[in-house]
Amino acid sequence: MSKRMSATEFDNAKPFDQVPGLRVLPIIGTTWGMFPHIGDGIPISRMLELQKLRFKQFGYIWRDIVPGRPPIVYTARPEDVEKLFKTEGKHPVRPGMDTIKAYRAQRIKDFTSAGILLSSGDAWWQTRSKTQQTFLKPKNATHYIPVLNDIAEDFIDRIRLIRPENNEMKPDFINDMYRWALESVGVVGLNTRLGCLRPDLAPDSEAQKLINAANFSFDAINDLEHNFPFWKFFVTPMLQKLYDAQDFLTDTTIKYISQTVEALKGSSFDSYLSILEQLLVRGMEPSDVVTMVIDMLMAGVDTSANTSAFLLYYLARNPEKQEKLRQEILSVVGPKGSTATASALNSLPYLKACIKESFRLMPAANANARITDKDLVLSGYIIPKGTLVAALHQLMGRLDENFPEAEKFIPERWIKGDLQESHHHPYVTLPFGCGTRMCIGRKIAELEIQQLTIKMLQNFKVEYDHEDMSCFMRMTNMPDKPLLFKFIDL
Ligand code: HEM
Repeated sequence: MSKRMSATEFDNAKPFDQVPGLRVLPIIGTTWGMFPHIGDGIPISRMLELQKLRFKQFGYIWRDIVPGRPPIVYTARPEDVEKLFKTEGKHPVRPGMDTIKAYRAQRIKDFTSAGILLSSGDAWWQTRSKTQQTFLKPKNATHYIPVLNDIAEDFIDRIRLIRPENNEMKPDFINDMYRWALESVGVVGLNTRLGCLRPDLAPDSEAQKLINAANFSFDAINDLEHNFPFWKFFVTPMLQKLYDAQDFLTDTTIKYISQTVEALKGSSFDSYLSILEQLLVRGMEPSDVVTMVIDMLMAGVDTSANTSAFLLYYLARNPEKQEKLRQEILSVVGPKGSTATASALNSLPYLKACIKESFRLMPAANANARITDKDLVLSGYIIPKGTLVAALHQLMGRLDENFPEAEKFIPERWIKGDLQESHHHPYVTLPFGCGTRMCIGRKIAELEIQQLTIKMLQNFKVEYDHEDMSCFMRMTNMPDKPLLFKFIDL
């Protein structure tokens, strides 16, 4: 954009205080909007519902003012999102997870940096630049295909073991999805099979305690960061429990990384090195690798588990799409017991389309967010530097103007040349984020989800005969109903 054009753009733009939004009250700003009686009473966990309502009230752009925090601007206009990401600087800032920053700051001997997920500026780039090649190199991801296949097989065995006689899973099945996701990300980050899917997992086993620690952390971060931040003034009981859970994750991670460091001492490095080994031998301090691995556990469990749960839900609710996908899998990969190779995974366009379509409706991240490092004009308003801008992908993904019959699950939208192929704006759905801060684990995540879906459809007809499912936020979008899937043997 030329200087003259952008000057004209700013000259013609309306000031920030004219961005539509709720009335700003002293002390509570616009937070009253979520209160019962005086506001709409929709809690922040029901983010999509809240955004749909504000979209009706204010249109494509609106703002919130929360005292003590940067102003927040929400946009549902793809052109704004494109500008946000195309103009971002070298070190994009993503908000959130202040509780974990506080935890790491008080355990300073083990955390020499805040880590890739939480840090900003040069500190973030120091880690990102040393790790992204390792994570995103196709060969490094495909190395995990066989083990992720084994993990998916183990999950199928576990389902058969715990499945009640009527084939319908118990209401806590989501926890089994977390076990699968932790086992999968653990094999990459900790270089070990943790055993989360073992049938005889004792309550005091390391794997069970890890599952509990990860799960409790997500609940606690969500609770502490979405309510009044008493924890910033003193260590509340919830914060202390979060610190205890993080201590367990940290100590366990240190244990496995120390084992890998020891094993590497006798290695001649002539065989293939895993991602963890590559990080250790290519210039990262073991303490920084520990932080990186904990970030993988924090970023790679809820996301993969919930994404896969939503995908299974949509396939269960759309039996003809499920059958079409099964036929693709059976013809390319083969019947149950057959393993998908890297080349088979590249020949499954309908599987990829189903994953994209599920992401459109239920992305793990309801929005991608940045704290801006320069003044911008969005939807004709001047948005000052330092504003938190949230790009509302889930809302945009559900607007008919972006996707005809947007509430319907139509994977064909993502198939080139199909009559229903979608011609939407490229910034409407970005399930793994955008730009240099984009998800570093996306290749691993895609493999995990592909392997699990292949195994599920090779083995079972999946049904769901209950109320429609929607989502609520616990850091990421979660199913708001129990996963009462029926897994019927084929
Ligand atoms: C379905 C699964 C997943 C989804 C949908 C997902 C999505 C995301 C999104 C939206 C972001 C923010 C990107 C941005 O701000 O532009 C992100 C960041 C990140 N993700 Fe994922 N993720 C998934 C799985 C994973 C896995 C399995 C790992 C680890 C192996 C992982 C590691 C990370 C890390 C470390 C970051 C921070 C990157 C940075 O700030 O430089 N994610 N992810």
